Amino acid sequence: MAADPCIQVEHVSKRFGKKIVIDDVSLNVHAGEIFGLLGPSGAGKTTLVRMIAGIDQASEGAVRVLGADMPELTTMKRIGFMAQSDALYGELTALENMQFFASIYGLRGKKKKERIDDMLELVNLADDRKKPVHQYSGGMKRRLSLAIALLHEPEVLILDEPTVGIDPVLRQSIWAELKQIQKRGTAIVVTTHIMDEAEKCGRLGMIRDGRLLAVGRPDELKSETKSQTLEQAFLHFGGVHQ
Ligand SMILES: Nc1ncnc2c1ncn2[C@@H]1O[C@H](COP(=O)(O)OP(=O)(O)OP(=O)(O)O)[C@@H](O)[C@H]1O
Repeated sequence: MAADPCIQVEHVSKRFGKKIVIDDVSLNVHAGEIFGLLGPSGAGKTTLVRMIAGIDQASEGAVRVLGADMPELTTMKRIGFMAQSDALYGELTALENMQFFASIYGLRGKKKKERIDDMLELVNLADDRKKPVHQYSGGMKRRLSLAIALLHEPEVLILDEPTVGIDPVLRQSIWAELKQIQKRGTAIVVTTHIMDEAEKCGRLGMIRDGRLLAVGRPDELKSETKSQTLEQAFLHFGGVHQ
């Protein structure tokens, strides 16, 4: 029998006032899977991943992560979350930011130093680690946020548009690392509106106006709609027939 999914979203809706932002969404993500949430701006991707990360609560339905009903504090520590807006301390250097978050995650001593060094290397910030973060560019802040989300080797990794403002070369190396992390059995959710990135995901959820239009492997979604590209498939599922 297959193991339980790491992430279970069951009939989840989210309302802000009278506005329904997520409308009856259900999906599962398994260990060792990269699940992409693809959709235009305002589709509800951030709202959905914030509920999975336990930062927001669903108005209806259930979100379960690693067997726990979210939000749940102990489970949140097993999740790496990279938000769209960077939660960094501008006055501190990159290294000090890393040290701060590493301590919160419970990393100590040699392990802490090793993880910080490795992650700074991964995101190509080792040479800038002593610069205060307020002097960083937008792309550098994104890279630092990613390094922080990966610090404690979380079992579930949630990345909200991780490669915005990151150049194509580094984007490739970040995707290569995500594939490595996936191989270790981590469940990864990544939001994007970049079709090229969506192609790299094992499965995709296409989301628009808070509704999940379709879920499947990129090749399945294309063949099901007789589309050459994911963009065409998306339009098809969204009811636009060319
Ligand atoms: N706290 C809030 N209060 C009211 N409305 C909100 C709140 N957060 C999000 N929304 C609304 O929910 C909708 C979905 O927003 P969300 O940020 O989840 O979309 P998104 O797909 O992540 O978009 P983007 O790619 O631009 O980040 C938008 O219409 C947004 O205005």
